[in-house]
Amino acid sequence: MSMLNKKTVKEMDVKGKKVLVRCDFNVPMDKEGNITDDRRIREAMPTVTYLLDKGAAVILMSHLGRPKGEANPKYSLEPVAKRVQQILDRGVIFYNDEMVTGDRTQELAKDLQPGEILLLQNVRYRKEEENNLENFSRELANLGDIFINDAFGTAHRAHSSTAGIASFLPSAMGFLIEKEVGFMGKALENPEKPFVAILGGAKVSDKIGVIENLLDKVDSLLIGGGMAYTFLKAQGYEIGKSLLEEDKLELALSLIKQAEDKGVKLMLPVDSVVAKEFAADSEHKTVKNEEMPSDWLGVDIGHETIKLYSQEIKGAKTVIWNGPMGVFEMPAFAVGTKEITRALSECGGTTIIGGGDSAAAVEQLGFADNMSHISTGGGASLEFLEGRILPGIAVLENK
Ligand SMILES: Nc1ncnc2c1ncn2[C@@H]1O[C@H](COP(=O)(O)OP(=O)(O)O)[C@@H](O)[C@H]1O
Ligand SMILES: O=C(OP(=O)(O)O)[C@H](O)COP(=O)(O)O
Repeated sequence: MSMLNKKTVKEMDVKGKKVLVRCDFNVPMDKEGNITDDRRIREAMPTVTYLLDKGAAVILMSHLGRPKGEANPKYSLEPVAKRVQQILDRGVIFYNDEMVTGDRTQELAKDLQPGEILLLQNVRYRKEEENNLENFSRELANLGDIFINDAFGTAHRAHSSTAGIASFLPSAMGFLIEKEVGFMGKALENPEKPFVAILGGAKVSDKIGVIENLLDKVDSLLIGGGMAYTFLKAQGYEIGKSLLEEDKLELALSLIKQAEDKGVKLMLPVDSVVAKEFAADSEHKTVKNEEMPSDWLGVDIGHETIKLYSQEIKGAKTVIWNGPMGVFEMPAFAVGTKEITRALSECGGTTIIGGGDSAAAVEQLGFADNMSHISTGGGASLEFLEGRILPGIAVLENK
């Protein structure tokens, strides 16, 4: 089953209807409840403005954090209501309903007029949500006439507001999910070649499914970040105190072998920035794989690796990147990630950044506008790239 053949919001007759839109407004906040990155909110707005322009009333739903089925002011969506209001420059009705779908909310939904927006309280205030229980799915569905899922970041969860609700209403995907599935789906199903994948981040174990799925599709696979050291160790190199997943050594060898068999160019770092300790101000230097000191640890890819990887990226027509090349949160060890970001922004092909830390790194380094697509989902984009069917999309009506 493909996720590319789902109905989109444009195929629904929404005029005069109340449209329930599931968004992923799970945005990072500081201790005072100020939103520190509103990209997920901004990315959801095209669907909302489209619906308002078409004469629909919009009821927005989202979770925020993990309140575990209980009302908790720390996880209130009120700051999100204010931000949506600012971005759209129009009113957003928000009522702090601990039941989410209680009497007052039902009244507000009933009275909602075309062109108006109501944001429900955090759906995870209800314990039924994450268990995808029918009673809560039905309560949500009863508030409106049509269900649009635009919460890509939560599309890998089968919850009441992402999946269950679709049993009770006509349903389709919003523009954000359409965009995410469009970019990543095309890369997986029909990529322009050469197709290069870059995988980094902390752990091999998080990326096994992605590596295995991509090995059947890419021309080259570039590995960096902490996960590279398990591969290097498997090849017999000293890796000092670098990250190691002892139980993945054999798997690493098997993946290298699979790449060979499939004619995929699997590249590993040839040099690293090593630090004496895991600290931003640690003494550090660049060494070749053969020169790794036994009591230091690898924190970034080295210059030579940057050069080789950049050359490989240069001719690519499609690039998918998930996971930073080093400990980019510490400026001294962000060079590899930054240079790879630069190579992507200059390559001229379609560049797709997985969510999570890679997206954060690209934004932090100021290259966000140069990428074709930055996913709004971390876990969801990984599962998508693993070739798994995302339940929040699977439940939607087919074209
Ligand atoms: N060489 C390394 N040693 C330790 N941690 C690393 C190394 N390279 C990258 N990391 C860390 O990996 C984390 C990101 O990994 P991960 O969560 O797998 O990425 P993503 O969220 O993009 O999938 C970052 O916090 C980064 O500091
Ligand atoms: O932020 C999210 O996931 P992500 O950090 O993997 O992108 C989503 O909102 C899903 O949240 P969840 O992992 O609590 O279900």
